[in-house]
Amino acid sequence: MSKISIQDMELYYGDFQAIKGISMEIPENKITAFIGPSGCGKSTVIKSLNRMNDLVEGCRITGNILLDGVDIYKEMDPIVLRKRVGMVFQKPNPFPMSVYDNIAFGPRTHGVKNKAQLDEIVERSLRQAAIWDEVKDRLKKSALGLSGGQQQRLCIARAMAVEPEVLLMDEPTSALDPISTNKIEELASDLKKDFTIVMVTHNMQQAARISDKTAFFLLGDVIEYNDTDELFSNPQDKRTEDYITGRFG
Ligand SMILES: Nc1ncnc2c1ncn2[C@@H]1O[C@H](COP(=O)(O)OP(=O)(O)OP(=O)(O)O)[C@@H](O)[C@H]1O
Repeated sequence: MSKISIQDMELYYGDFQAIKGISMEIPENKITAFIGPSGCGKSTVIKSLNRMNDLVEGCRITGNILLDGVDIYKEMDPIVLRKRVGMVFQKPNPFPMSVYDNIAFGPRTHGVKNKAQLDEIVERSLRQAAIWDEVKDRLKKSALGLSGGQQQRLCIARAMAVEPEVLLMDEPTSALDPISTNKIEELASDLKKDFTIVMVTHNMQQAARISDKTAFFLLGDVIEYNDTDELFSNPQDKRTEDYITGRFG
């Protein structure tokens, strides 16, 4: 069964229809990439998967989005949903507090108070995000002192600390240098054994390198959604072909 099922989803910002009736099955323990030119709706859809759009005034969604078969808009509390579906943003956004407190923040919010238990969660999450060795001697120092690439891995660790099932990444490497980008890509490939990952990327090579499935968005529609190898080697739609060969975008 799919981890996430998007069924005939339309989304409006006021009168403007940003998403025009898309359907997509997102498989478990795989990386699914959203590609397409600027403004075509990739971020809008990824944000809908943990109801971040609830915060946008005038935003209205029709259709269904299911997580493990349960409708996330009609049958699930958003707090529960966001624990199960974590998110990492384009710009690393650590909280202005220590490395330790950044990671412990989510678990504390969900009621974990025991110090030993928090210590364990902090270490596990930082190890999972492949940043433990770099920060283990500075856990009590401000997270703002880390490099951009380290901050992004910290944010991934923070997302994982509440043990989500799905990790949403909205252009997670667009603000990073190539070496940090490479680390995040390796990390994502490694994490998919434990998590379902959905990633928006402007970088087609990145989608081709690390994703299992790719959806090509254009003007609020999904034009083509297929296994990544197939989509890049044998696009079925002329518009996909034009985009991946760099003819527009
Ligand atoms: N809060 C909002 N209110 C009104 N319109 C919005 C809002 N957010 C996005 N839009 C519009 O919805 C459309 C889709 O935007 P979205 O950010 O999802 O695209 P995108 O493919 O992620 O683009 P980019 O790659 O530039 O981030 C755009 O036309 C955008 O202007």
